[in-house]
Amino acid sequence: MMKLAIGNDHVAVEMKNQIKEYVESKGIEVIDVGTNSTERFNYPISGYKVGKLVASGRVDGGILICGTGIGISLAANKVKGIRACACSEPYSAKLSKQHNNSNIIAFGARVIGVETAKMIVDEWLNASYEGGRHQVRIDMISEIENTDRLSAADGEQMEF
Ligand SMILES: O=C[C@H](O)[C@H](O)[C@H](O)COP(=O)(O)O
Repeated sequence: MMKLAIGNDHVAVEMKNQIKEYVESKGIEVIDVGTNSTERFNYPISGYKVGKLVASGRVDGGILICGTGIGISLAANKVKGIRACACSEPYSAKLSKQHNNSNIIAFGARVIGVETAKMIVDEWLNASYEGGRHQVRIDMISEIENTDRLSAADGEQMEF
């Protein structure tokens, strides 16, 4: 059974519950680490928790929702191995998986409605990473993450 983690801040409680129910209706298990209170909640907490669950392999992917999807994805992207993509429409969500091998999808409860959010989740869940030429670029992103350096095509280290 597929397992996803979901997280949110105070802005996105209602959308989180709607998306959680939608995903569960597809037979996917959802671990909810977000807040259920509309009291101000600092989104890095949810970004970090979902990021760690995904990066450690305890879940197969993650969904993050804040006001814009931006802050919460920025936080998740600080966890090693995370590629969290904030998307406001389904095309980018699909390509984020096919080309960028996104392991977390994020969106904003102040930006899109729940039906668009469901379409984003569907496209992201149904897409597959294509590998091939894209793996070279993912490897480059990982090199920056792991070494704070990036090798040029000729093997030289870039100096910046
Ligand atoms: O990227 C950040 C998110 O959009 C937050 O949901 C937002 O900054 C929260 O704003 P406020 O504290 O004014 O509700």
